[in-house]
Amino acid sequence: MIYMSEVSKIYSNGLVALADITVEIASGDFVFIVGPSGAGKSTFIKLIFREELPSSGKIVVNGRNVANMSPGDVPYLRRNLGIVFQDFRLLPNKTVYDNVAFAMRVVEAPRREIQKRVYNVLELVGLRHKVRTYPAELSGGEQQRVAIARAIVNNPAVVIADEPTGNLDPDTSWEIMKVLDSINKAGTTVVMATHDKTVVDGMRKRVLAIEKGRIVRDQQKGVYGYED
Ligand SMILES: Nc1ncnc2c1ncn2[C@@H]1O[C@H](COP(=O)(O)OP(=O)(O)OP(=O)(O)O)[C@@H](O)[C@H]1O
Repeated sequence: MIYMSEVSKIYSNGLVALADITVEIASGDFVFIVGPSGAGKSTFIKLIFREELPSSGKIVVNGRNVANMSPGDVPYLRRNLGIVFQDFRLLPNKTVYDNVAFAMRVVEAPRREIQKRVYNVLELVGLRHKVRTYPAELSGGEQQRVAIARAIVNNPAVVIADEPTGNLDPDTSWEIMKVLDSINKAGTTVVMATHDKTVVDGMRKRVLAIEKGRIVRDQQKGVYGYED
């Protein structure tokens, strides 16, 4: 599903963000990426959706080598990835329905299919009743659930999330984790970078710990392992 072999990322200022990463994430896995601030977690996530290119090494996502993919192929890669960010990134001038439908319109799905699927995913995240609402009228947790609905509307094989609970209180974070867990139980691979000790310790999923750009721990049913 996701395979990295001897991957390094050196930013243009010479900073080594990741060094010699080799890891495999299987289809259906749920993986937390943890580690101190600046360890390389976001860089790891960005390499998967080709927001950043590796300086060396091979990255295979859904059977395709991301490192040498032509720019024209990037949209195809991203169609099979659902991406969720800490700050939700919803379109403020569009309703909940349109925010989610937008991701299907760009892949030119038929209108009727869009309607059916948008209602389905909004049902899944418990927000079907909010279809006509605008993002500013929603709580943070609700906005993040819309962002998750948008991420999964095209039925991606993998959902990657960078600190999705970072702006949310503990109860709301749990709501988000329940949604991600149910998506994972339905077969989607989930890769989530997080600082949220309570979430990681409560979920007991695979944990990859990154420190100074290297994987220092790969633990099944793992724990957060840091004190913050
Ligand atoms: N575009 C960039 N140019 C130069 N250096 C960068 C860039 N992006 C990140 N870095 C550096 O690379 C290192 C890893 O950053 P990254 O954002 O991956 O860490 P992180 O583990 O996600 O941190 P945090 O938990 O604070 O979000 C850091 O030292 C950071 O300053």
